[in-house]
Amino acid sequence: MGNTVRIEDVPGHADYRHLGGIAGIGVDLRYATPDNFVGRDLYSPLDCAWLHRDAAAALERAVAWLAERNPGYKLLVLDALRPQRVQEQLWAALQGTDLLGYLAEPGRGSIHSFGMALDITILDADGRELDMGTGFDDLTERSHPALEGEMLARGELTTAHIANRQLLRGAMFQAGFVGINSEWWHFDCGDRVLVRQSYTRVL
Ligand SMILES: C[C@@H](N)C(=O)N[C@H](C)C(=O)O
Ligand SMILES: [Zn+2]
Repeated sequence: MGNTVRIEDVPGHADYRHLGGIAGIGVDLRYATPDNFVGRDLYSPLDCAWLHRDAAAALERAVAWLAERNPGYKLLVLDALRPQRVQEQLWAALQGTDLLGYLAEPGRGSIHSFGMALDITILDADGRELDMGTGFDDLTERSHPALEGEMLARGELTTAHIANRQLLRGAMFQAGFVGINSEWWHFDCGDRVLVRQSYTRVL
C-alpha cells in the first residue's frame, strides 16, 4: 500500500494542517454526523478535520480568490481527510447498489485518504448554502458536472445552479484543484495519479 500513517498520529505531524487553522472557511464534516448516506457518524471519536499541507495551502488560495470576487461568500468544507478505514465503510455501505461508481475503490485509495481532496460548497452572506441543484452526496446524474448542459436542456438544472457551480469551480481550479465528472462538490488537489504514487495514505 506504500507509505501509511494512522489518523491518530496525524496531530503534531508536520505534513498535516488542521482545518481550524485555516482562516475564512466554514467546516461541517458530514461523515462526522448522521447527515450522510450511511446515516450515522463515521468519524467519532476521530478528529478528521485535517488536510495535507499542500491541499491546505491550495484551499487558502481558493479562500482568497473567493473573498476578492464575492466578499461575504465563504467556502464550507463538507469533507477533507477521510481515513482509509472510513473509505472501506462507505464502500461496504454501497455494496449491492449501482452507486459504487461514486466512490474510489478502497484498494486504489480515495484521494481524501491522502488528505489531498475536499468536498466543498459555498455559503452566502447569510450563511446559507448556495443552491447547486442538488445537495452533497446526491448520487444521481443531476450532480454530474459533465452532464450540466444536458440537465439544463431537460429542465433538471437552472442557469443559476450552473453559475453557482462555476463560481465554486473558479475558486478551486485557479487554486490548483481538479474536479471529477460525477460530483460537483469533489475536488482533488493536483494530479490524482501522482498523489497515489507519492503521498502517504492515512489509515
Ligand atoms: C462519496 C463522495 N463524497 C466522494 O468523496 N467520492 C470520491 C470519488 C471518493 O470516494 O474519493
Ligand atoms: Zn470527495
